[in-house]
Amino acid sequence: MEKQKQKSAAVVGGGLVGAMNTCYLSSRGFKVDLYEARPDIRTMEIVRGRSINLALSYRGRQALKKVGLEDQVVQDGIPMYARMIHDLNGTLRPIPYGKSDQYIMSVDRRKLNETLLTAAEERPDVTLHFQHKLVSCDLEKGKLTFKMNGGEDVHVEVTTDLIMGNDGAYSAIRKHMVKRPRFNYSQEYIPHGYMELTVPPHNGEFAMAINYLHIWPRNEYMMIALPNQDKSFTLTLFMPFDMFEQLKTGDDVVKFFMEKFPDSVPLIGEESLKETYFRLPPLPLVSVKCFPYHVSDKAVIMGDAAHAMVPFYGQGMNCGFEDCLVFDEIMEKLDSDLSKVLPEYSMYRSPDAHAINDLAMYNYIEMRKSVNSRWFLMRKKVDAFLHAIMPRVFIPLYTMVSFTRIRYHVVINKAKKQDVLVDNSIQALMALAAVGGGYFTAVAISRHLDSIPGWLRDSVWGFLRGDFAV
Ligand SMILES: Cc1cc2nc3c(=O)[nH]c(=O)nc-3n(C[C@H](O)[C@H](O)[C@H](O)COP(=O)(O)OP(=O)(O)OC[C@H]3O[C@@H](n4cnc5c(N)ncnc54)[C@H](O)[C@@H]3O)c2cc1C
Ligand SMILES: COc1ccc2c(c1)CN(c1nc(C(=O)N(C)c3cc(Cl)c(F)cc3C(=O)O)c(Cl)s1)C2
Repeated sequence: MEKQKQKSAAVVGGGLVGAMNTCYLSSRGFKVDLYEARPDIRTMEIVRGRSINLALSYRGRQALKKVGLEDQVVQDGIPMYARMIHDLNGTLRPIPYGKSDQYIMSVDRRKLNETLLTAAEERPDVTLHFQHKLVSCDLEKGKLTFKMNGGEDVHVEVTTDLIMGNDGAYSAIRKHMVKRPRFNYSQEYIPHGYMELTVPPHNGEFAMAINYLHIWPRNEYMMIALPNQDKSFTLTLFMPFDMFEQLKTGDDVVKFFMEKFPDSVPLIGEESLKETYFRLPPLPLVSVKCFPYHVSDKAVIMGDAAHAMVPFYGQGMNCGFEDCLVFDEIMEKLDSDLSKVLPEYSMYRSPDAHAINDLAMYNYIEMRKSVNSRWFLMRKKVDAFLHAIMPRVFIPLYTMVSFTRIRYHVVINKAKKQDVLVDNSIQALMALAAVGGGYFTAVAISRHLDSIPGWLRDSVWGFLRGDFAV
């Protein structure tokens, strides 16, 4: 049988998903050219104090595993076994993600991107082109035009069998898709922006508990912190833009933090807080949904280009990495026939991408509306209790999202059914307790309570007593 001519692929965007897809497409026998608008980040000097990290969970790890990179990425990361909730009064409350083998990883974004780019570059028939910015394309013909970003006014025209659009939330490839008939598109900027701050090491050591995702939930705004390999923490402050704008002087900022996040001020340092706060403006958060993700057998978009989402589930990168894995699984199933693979990918992946996008937005609204420390604590404890007493019937939503590959849209359907069960269970328990069945309820629960940790047992009693006046 004649040997099939080697297919070519042009990956547009050398971020996390583009570099990952380059590894996958090379493994499928493609000749791959990756085009990235920015210079090669591996040659750029490290910009101090801008260590940005991300939470890597199961879906992303499975995608890394299939291209042989999971172990390398995980060894560079820091495990987070629990959240650490910072109350306004400075009380710290840990809430485990699950059993000791259920943890998420804090990974350095730049190091992860570098690892993926180097892995891609080492693969056969892969060429990386930096400072190539896509400026126009003819998707039907597989034609791309890049402007060299080095300053000279030089354009490069490329023709390829497969255009892989991984150029992020403001994708140029998607912009060309949107012009086509029957292409559905929506985007939403939320009123909140985000700003990164740093907690440096104190006396050469981590200044907070290491293996935790630290959270300061304050309803209308919140802050989270993830640990870095260099023993610092990167804090991300989420707040409405008009609140950011109200803080006009260094003293305003320190006063605000002393009122709302008092324990963080000595950790960040007052001078550093003032300096960092005014160094860069808060950045916007956008949610993008579209369908389909492909054009005939010629072009497909993945990652933020296809489904940018607000970060309130820590799933954007994990979802983008899972896109690569799902696409490869469909390539395997349909023998790399792009005329079948691309439409199948759009049909199969869109309900899941839309589901996690909606879930992240829902969690943003929930956390902004009613999540302070007590609420956050109560909800996670009820989840843990119900999972403990009926592990196969009740799986917490965040567990299905971050610790399984249950399809995102199936997660939402299961969670809706479970919420009904949770509401009914709580009402039944309250009714039993209310009609004097407290004794029998107590006996029934105490039999189960032995199987759950002390802190949870106390809180269940507290919950049943109605302690949670949230
Ligand atoms: C505050 C915040 C916190 C987050 N936390 C998490 C988290 O904890 N866990 C998680 O999983 N996700 C998280 N995310 C989401 C995650 O950052 C994104 O989902 C992920 O970076 C998407 O990767 P990507 O490769 O699709 O896009 P990008 O990382 O944006 O990469 C796109 C690349 O394309 C290039 N490009 C753009 N336009 C062109 C062009 N015209 N020509 C050539 N190249 C181009 C860009 O230079 C860039 O390198 C967070 C996001 C934010 C904003
Ligand atoms: C680098 O910037 C960022 C920004 C936001 C996030 C991350 C990294 C990582 N994030 C994760 N979220 C979950 C989760 O499922 N939920 C419901 C949570 C949602 C919020 Cl907003 C939160 F603060 C805690 C939890 C929690 O449960 O710990 C994980 Cl599990 S990891 C959010």
